[in-house]
Amino acid sequence: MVRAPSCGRTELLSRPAPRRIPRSARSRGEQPGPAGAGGARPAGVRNVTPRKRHARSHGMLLSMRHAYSVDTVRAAEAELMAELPEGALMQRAAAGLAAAVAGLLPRVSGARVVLLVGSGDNGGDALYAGARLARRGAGVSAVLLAPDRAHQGGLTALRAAGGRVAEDPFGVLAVADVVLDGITGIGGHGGLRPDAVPVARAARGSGATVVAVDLPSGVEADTGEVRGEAVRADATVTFGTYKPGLLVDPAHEYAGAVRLVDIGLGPRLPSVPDLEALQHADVARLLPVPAAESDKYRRGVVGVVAGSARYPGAAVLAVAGAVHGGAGAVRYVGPGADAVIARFPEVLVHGWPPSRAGRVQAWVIGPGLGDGPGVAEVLESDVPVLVDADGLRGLDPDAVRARSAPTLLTPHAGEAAVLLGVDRGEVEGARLGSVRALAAKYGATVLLKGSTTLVADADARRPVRVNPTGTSWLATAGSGDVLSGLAGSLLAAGLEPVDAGSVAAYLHGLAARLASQGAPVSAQDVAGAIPRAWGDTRTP
Ligand SMILES: NC(=O)C1=CN([C@@H]2O[C@H](COP(=O)(O)OP(=O)(O)OC[C@H]3O[C@@H](n4cnc5c(N)ncnc54)[C@H](O)[C@@H]3O)[C@@H](O)[C@H]2O)[C@@H](O)CC1
Ligand SMILES: Nc1ncnc2c1ncn2[C@@H]1O[C@H](COP(=O)(O)OP(=O)(O)O)[C@@H](O)[C@H]1O
Ligand SMILES: [K+]
Repeated sequence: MVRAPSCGRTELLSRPAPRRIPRSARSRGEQPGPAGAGGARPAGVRNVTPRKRHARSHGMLLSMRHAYSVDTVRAAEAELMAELPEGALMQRAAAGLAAAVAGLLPRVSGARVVLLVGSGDNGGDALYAGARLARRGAGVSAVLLAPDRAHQGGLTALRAAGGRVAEDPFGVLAVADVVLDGITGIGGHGGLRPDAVPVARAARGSGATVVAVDLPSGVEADTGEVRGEAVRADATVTFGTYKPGLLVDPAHEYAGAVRLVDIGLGPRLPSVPDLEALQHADVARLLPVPAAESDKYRRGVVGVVAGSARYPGAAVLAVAGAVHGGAGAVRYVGPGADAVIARFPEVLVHGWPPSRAGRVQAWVIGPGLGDGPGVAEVLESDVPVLVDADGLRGLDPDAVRARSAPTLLTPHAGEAAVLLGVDRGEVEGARLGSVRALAAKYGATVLLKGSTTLVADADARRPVRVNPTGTSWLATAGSGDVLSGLAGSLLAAGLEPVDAGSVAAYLHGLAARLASQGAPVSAQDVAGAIPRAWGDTRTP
């Protein structure tokens, strides 16, 4: 899979790019309507129209996207800087930043640009970019949060280009077209400091397009946590590589559309990233395709143990995901057999217990199971097992660790919190740490569902996968059941748990987008759109 990030390409993940819009054309606080790639403010949902345009606009036709931790980035930067003239790297960053900002403006000349400048090199980037914009005729003002420690070279360059230091920060922010947030980058920790909060709020409230330099100031680069106030950006221009916080909520939500600027770091970065996001091409490579001599058994059989008298629908939805997931056949065991057969006559239904249902290549257990039995028995099998929902209740780490075949756990934040013995908020605030902790505790692959779905391999040395296709329209009852059936089917077809989980999450999110077209969707709609999502990834 390709490692080097592409040069200067807009990498959207799930956010629309900020719209090019002159401030004068906007009323204060107005949310720009759909245009081009989308509205200026971060939005969880966008219209999905023709297939290829959708894929391209999400950068999905490219290959795997990688993120590296701050320590790794700093080591790579140090190596590179040692071979370059002093300041060359910052100039590359500033040039990319200025070009990206210019691309957002209808005209650079006459545009009102405000720089929020902190005490580190992040502020230096903003100042040098400001100097470049000033040379092209923009009116550039710098708001210095720590005047004594502002980057001296950057400040000199800005002044030489005709830019100035703002005497009335709130005055210049009120009329700005674009604000560059250069308060903190990878050196920032712990949310914005109190003196930075009023200007960050004024920038957000001003109606200007807010462009974060490298990262939205106040977010944790390595984890995606937001431990206090942070800048809410419309776009982030990041340098050299993605940082985990740009891809993981809640920080991801603060970043807006993310653009990667190549500063030559690619060859200095290790081959194994901290985080990776599948793209269309990766998913297409991983999807199981029947060979000419395949039969239904060779393609894999998935067994689904789901549903209860109280939740019969969960059985139908898990099976709906499974029949579209690439296995050659689906066996169902549980009290929902009649409902399953009525909806899916192709499914093989069996009486209790699961061990008498015939051979399967993977089990899915848990959706809508209530207090129903089966988890312990299924865990004793020698094939991969996916445990979801009610199956996760009281799940014994030793029983999972003792298994001879892989296990994939698919909790949402609430279930993960119970398994870890922490509050749900803690999991939602620190998703990356939580998914890694669960994988370590159970010695299993863990797919943590939610606003950013993450998949951590049982082997902690492997990168965590972050799903780029998610949409908040998926927050609908039963969509998780569809996901578990889909992932189980991919397991049965022979994918490794981390691939089965991340490919399932990718198709599931894409199916929701295709089905939704910006309107609410049901879990059944999502299941019905899986074949279209599958086909979408395989079409060049
Ligand atoms: N190292 C390099 O070669 C390059 C660095 N670049 C830029 O340099 C940045 C990193 O620069 P630095 O290491 O100087 O660090 P930053 O500029 O990101 O931040 C560190 C400064 O911010 C202050 N600070 C920390 N937390 C804060 C908070 N919560 N609120 C307010 N202030 C806070 C610290 O006291 C320190 O002075 C990158 O993010 C990138 O923008 C780029 O120019 C590319 C090249
Ligand atoms: N805010 C959100 N943004 C994106 N995806 C979400 C969001 N909330 C939930 N989802 C997704 O929706 C699905 C819901 O699954 P789950 O919580 O198990 O619900 P259910 O039990 O009703 O099926 C998961 O795939 C999850 O990742
Ligand atoms: K910043």
